[in-house]
Amino acid sequence: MQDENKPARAGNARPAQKPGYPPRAAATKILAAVIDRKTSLDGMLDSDNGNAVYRSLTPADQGLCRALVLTALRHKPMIEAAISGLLDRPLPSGARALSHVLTIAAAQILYLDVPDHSAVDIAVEQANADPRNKRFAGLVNAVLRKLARQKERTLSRIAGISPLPDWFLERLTEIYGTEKAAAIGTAQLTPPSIDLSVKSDPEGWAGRLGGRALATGSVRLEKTEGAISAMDGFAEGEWWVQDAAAAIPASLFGDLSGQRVVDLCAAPGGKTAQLIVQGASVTALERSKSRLKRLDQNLERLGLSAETVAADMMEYRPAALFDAALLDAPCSSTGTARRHPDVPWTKDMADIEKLAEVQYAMLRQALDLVRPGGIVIFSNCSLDPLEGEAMVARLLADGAPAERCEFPAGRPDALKHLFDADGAIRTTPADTLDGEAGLDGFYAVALKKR
Ligand SMILES: C[S@@+](CC[C@H](N)C(=O)[O-])C[C@H]1O[C@@H](n2cnc3c(N)ncnc32)[C@H](O)[C@@H]1O
Repeated sequence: MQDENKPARAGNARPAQKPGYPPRAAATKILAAVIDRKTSLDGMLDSDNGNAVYRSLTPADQGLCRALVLTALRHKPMIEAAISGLLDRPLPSGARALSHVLTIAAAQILYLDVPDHSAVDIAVEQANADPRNKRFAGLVNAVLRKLARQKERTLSRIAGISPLPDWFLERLTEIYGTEKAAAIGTAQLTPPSIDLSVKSDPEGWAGRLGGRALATGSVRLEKTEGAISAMDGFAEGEWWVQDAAAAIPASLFGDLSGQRVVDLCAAPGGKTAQLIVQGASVTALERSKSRLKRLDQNLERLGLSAETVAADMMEYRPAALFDAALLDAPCSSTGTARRHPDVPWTKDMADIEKLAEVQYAMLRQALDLVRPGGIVIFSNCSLDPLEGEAMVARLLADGAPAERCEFPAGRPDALKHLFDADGAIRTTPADTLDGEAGLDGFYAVALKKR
C-alpha cells in the first residue's frame, strides 16, 4: 500500500496507472525541477545520464515527455493566465506541485495534438496519486474540462501575453526596445529548425537532406524524420548539428591554413571542427573531462583531428604562444531560449553579472595566450551586453593589451546587417539571416593583441 505521507513517485508501478501516465508524471516532475529548483533541462532530458524518471521511460514516452516540458516552458505565462482566468480564487501560494500538474495538462489542451480527455483524466489521476494534491482532484477536473470547452476563446484571450518571465522581458526591453523584445519572445514560441555545418558542399548536402543552404554555408532542415544519427552523411562524418548563428564566430576567422589556433572553451566541439576545416592546426582546451570526451567522439566521427587538452584555461601555460584564439565563453545562454526555453526560468540578472566577471578574466587570459599581432575572437550566446559589448569595452578601457579589429574574414555580405558600430556581430532570435527567421542570439568580436 502507498505511504500517504510520501508523494507518489512518478513513473513507478502503480497498478491502476493509465497508459500515458508515466510521461506526463515525468514531465510534471521535470518542470518542477526547472521552475522550483532552477535545474537546467539539458542534463535532465538525456537518455543516458538524465533524470532517473526520464531514463525509465520508453523512447516514445521520452519523446512525449520532452514535448510536454518544452511546450509548457515555451508558453508558461500564457498557460498560467489561461488557468487563473478559469479559477474562482487563486490556488494556494504553496500549491507548487498542483500548479505544475495543471500547467502540463493545459499545455496539452492548448498547444499539443493529444486528446483533451487524456490530458484531463491523467492530470486528475496525478492529483489523486499525490497526497498534497488529492483534495484538489475535483478542481483539477473542473478547471481542465472548462479549459477544453473554452479552448478557442482562451487562446485568443492569452494571445498577447509575452511568453517570457518578467525579469527577462524587462531586461530585453531595456536593451532592445519594446518591439524587438516582443519579437524575441515570439521567436521562442516556434521550435527551431535543425541547422547543420558541413565539411564541404552545402548545396549538395542541402539537396540530399531536403534542406536549404544558407548564404553563410549552414544547411537548414525544416523537418527531420527519425534519429539524426540515421541521416545520410552522419556516420560518414560529413556534417554536424550547429545553429546557423553559432557557426558565425569561427567562420569569421576565414582561411586559417598554416596557423596554430587554440579553442579555449571547446566542448562539444562544433567550433573546433570549423577551425580544423578552415585549415588550422587546433589545440582544443576544455575543463570538463566528460565534455572533452564528447568532443573527442565528435571529432572522431568527423574524421578530424586536434590536440585536445583537459585543462582550466585560466591555468593553461602553453610552451609557445598561438597565432589566434577562439574564446566561446560560458555565458547565461539567453540567446538560445528558442532551443532551451528553460533558460529564462533558471537564470537571472545576478547570473549575468557573475558570468560577465568570469568572461572578463577569461578574455584577459586569452590575450596572454596569443602572440603580438595575433587575433582573439570572443563569442557567446548571451543576449545581454553586460556579457558582450559592455564587458569588452571595460576590458579595453582597463588597458588590456589589445584593440578591436575587423574579423579576418571581413564583413560577409550575408552578415552585413548584423554588424554594430564597433565592428562586432550581434544576432538575436528576432533577426534574419539570408531572409530566414530563426536564429540564436550570439555576440562575436575580434581583438588584435598588441
Ligand atoms: C559555450 S560552451 C562551448 C561550446 C563550444 N565552443 C562549441 O562550439 O561546441 C563553453 C565551454 O567552456 C567550458 N569551460 C568553462 N570554463 C572553462 C575554463 N575555465 N577552462 C576551460 N573550459 C571551460 C565549459 O565546460 C563548456 O564546455
